[in-house]
Amino acid sequence: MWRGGSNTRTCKRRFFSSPTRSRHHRPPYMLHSRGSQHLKAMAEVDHLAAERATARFDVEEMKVAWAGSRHAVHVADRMARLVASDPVFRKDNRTMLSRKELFKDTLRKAAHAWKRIVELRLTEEEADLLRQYVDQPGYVDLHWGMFVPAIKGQGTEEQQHKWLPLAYKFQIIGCYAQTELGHGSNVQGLETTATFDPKTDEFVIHSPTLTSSKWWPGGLGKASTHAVVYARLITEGKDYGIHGFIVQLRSLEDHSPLPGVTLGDIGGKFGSGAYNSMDNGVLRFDHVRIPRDQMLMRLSQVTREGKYVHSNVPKQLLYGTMVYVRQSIVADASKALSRAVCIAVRYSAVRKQFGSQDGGPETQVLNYKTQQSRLFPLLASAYAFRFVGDWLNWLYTDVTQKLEAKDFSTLQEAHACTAGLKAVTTSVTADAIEECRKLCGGHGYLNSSGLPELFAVYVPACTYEGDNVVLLLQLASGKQPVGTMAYMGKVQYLMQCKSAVSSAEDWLNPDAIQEAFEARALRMAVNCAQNISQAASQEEAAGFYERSPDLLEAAVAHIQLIIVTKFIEKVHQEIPGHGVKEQLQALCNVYALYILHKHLGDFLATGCITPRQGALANEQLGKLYAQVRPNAVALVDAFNYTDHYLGSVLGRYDGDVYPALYEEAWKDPLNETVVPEGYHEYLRPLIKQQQLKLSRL
Ligand SMILES: CCCCC/C=C\C/C=C\C/C=C\CC/C=C/C(=O)SCCNC(=O)CCNC(=O)[C@H](O)C(C)(C)COP(=O)(O)OP(=O)(O)OC[C@H]1O[C@@H](n2cnc3c(N)ncnc32)[C@H](O)[C@@H]1OP(=O)(O)O
Ligand SMILES: Cc1cc2nc3c(=O)[nH]c(=O)nc-3n(C[C@H](O)[C@H](O)[C@H](O)COP(=O)(O)OP(=O)(O)OC[C@H]3O[C@@H](n4cnc5c(N)ncnc54)[C@H](O)[C@@H]3O)c2cc1C
Repeated sequence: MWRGGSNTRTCKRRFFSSPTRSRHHRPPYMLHSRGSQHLKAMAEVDHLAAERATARFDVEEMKVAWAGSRHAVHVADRMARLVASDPVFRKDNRTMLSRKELFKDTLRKAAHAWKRIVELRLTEEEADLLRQYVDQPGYVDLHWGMFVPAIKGQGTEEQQHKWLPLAYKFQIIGCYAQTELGHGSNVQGLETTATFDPKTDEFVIHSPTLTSSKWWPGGLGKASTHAVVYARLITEGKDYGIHGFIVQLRSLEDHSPLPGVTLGDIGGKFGSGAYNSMDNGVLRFDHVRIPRDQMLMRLSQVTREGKYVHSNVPKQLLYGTMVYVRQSIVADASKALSRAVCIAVRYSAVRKQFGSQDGGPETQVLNYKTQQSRLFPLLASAYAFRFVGDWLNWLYTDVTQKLEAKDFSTLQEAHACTAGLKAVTTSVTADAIEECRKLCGGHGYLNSSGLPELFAVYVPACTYEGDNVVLLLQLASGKQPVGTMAYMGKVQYLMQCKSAVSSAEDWLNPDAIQEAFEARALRMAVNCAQNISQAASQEEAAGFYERSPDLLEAAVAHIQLIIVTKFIEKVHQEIPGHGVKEQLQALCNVYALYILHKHLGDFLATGCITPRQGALANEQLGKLYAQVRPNAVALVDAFNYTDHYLGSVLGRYDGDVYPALYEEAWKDPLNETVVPEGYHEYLRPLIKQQQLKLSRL
């Protein structure tokens, strides 16, 4: 242990001190012909081959289980390779670009992606995947992800007929302008007004205060020509609350803002590269007039005379676009998490530290039990989020079909599940990416590891589309025990049941896990309800406010139950391929027992399990980690990510990490000159001054 975190004994050469390198210098060993041959030979070696050989399952079939179908694997593979092989989609230099260069690069990539989509006549599925693999946040995310869905969900057929073809062909570019400087979470508190003027048959859109400035919408700052703007509808002197309006912002000729419109970018954001490719914007209106038919009128209308008419549908359908995006964010959580885990698992198999004091091989860090206990639950979570994301997508489609048939009974369930799962999966994923960075030691902190940028791009997911705490508190308002709440109907049994687990192996029984998670979630909810009524002798809202920290924990317990349940259901299905089902079973158990171990306090405090049963769960968890270990690299290979998409020298498929790290360092702009800029201004005078002082002594 005396050697500390890095093995310095083997690192004698000072590669970075060569005084002779010019602007386009190469690393010393690459200047030498034998060196470059050596590098080439190394590149052909699969450093992870031994790891891949120990896998006890069919990786190709696991790819199918992960992607959802053979067709999905095939299409994803084609699109990923298409992007990876196109130099325009290069992204290894992204963190070194200035904000302006990065933004221009985003515009270029988006235009090129569109060109390829049209040239190759890609289907919607293929185009979505191509954009995903381009992997650079930009205005197109909001155009396709929110502007188009808002018109589809809230526009009448006539409005859809008018606006969607323009959006589909990029004749207009749209964003989603809801949040304001003063209000984001509290949608009902938005201040922008849309006042109907019956004289001209127009709405007048206005920003009455500084805090009513639209603030944050992606794509608004520099790219969008149009926006769906959320504003208070005022007609006949009455305020009817928040409604959506299509508003043109910029000229379609020269992109200049239209009269009365002030707009721009809100400034640099967290991290280098990362979300700075996106032009999140500010927007103010000074009595801007739009025709009446640009109010999105599917849910409610204003007549020519100015009468407000509300269709016979729940007003919450106005929030439909957010529900749609939240469900897609859950699917994206598994993508971001699996990328981070893929990097950390592969690198942990390559990286060696300690274990030999006599020159023999050191230990792969993946063999350390602590590394496994930090990493394998994240691997299991990636699979868990993938499957719950698929289920949520099914639920969303089902609810949408019901809504079209005027059945609104499942709307609340869709809202609760999308809000809760969005909150839990994004919070876990953001923390997990940071944990993966730490799992990669010092090298994880380099931009070339891909992890800092992945974290910086991902972490706002905890805030956008609803702050996670605010969303979790929404769950607490769920009233009826339907759908995923159905277990609450078993209240009498679950309030008094005792876990039958008496050995570590008993925790492999899915019924034991399911019951423990149901009992914990239900008892926490019941405790909250009791505490709320005690805290609020007069008013429920006061008790809700008082006990909201407990409500958050109860909401998390409910969502974790959903994730565990959907994973168990997945594993119960027919899953083809040698050993695939067994691996998924093991990961499902890792996920559930890890959550149980991490939240042991909840399970004990609610009396769902005993301390001994908690210890047995942890014992079983250790055995499961040993089972996962030989399969770990193959389990991340099953994500089927190209090196381009991973964007990490540590996560390379071939595991040839060190030459890649070394080469990457030389690409930094600081290494463009041997003597740095500023030397003559600041370093030399300093050194000379000190030398002078010393010579005087
Ligand atoms: C590296 C490449 C990466 C590429 C990108 C990858 C992936 C990401 C993909 C897309 C994302 C891309 C970019 C991000 C873009 C971000 C966009 C945004 O952030 S848009 C703005 C989003 N804003 C919010 O989410 C605001 C949050 N607030 C709310 O949602 C609601 O106001 C709130 C807090 C839920 C409700 O507030 P409250 O005042 O209590 O409610 P109301 O009075 O309005 O309504 C109460 C009743 O309505 C029910 N309700 C609430 N919401 C919904 C809903 N969505 N659906 C159905 N029902 C809803 C609520 O339960 C109450 O019902 P009861 O009265 O109790 O029955
Ligand atoms: C990268 C990014 C992209 C975005 N893109 C868009 C976009 O395209 N279009 C758009 O319209 N908006 C967009 N947004 C805005 C985003 O939707 C809001 O920031 C988000 O909804 C959170 O609202 P807020 O900023 O008002 O946070 P606040 O509500 O002010 O939250 C501040 C704190 O207060 C807490 N809090 C707030 N209310 C409660 C409560 N009732 N109980 C307990 N705690 C509470 C929160 O938990 C948080 O800790 C984007 C934001 C980001 C960061």
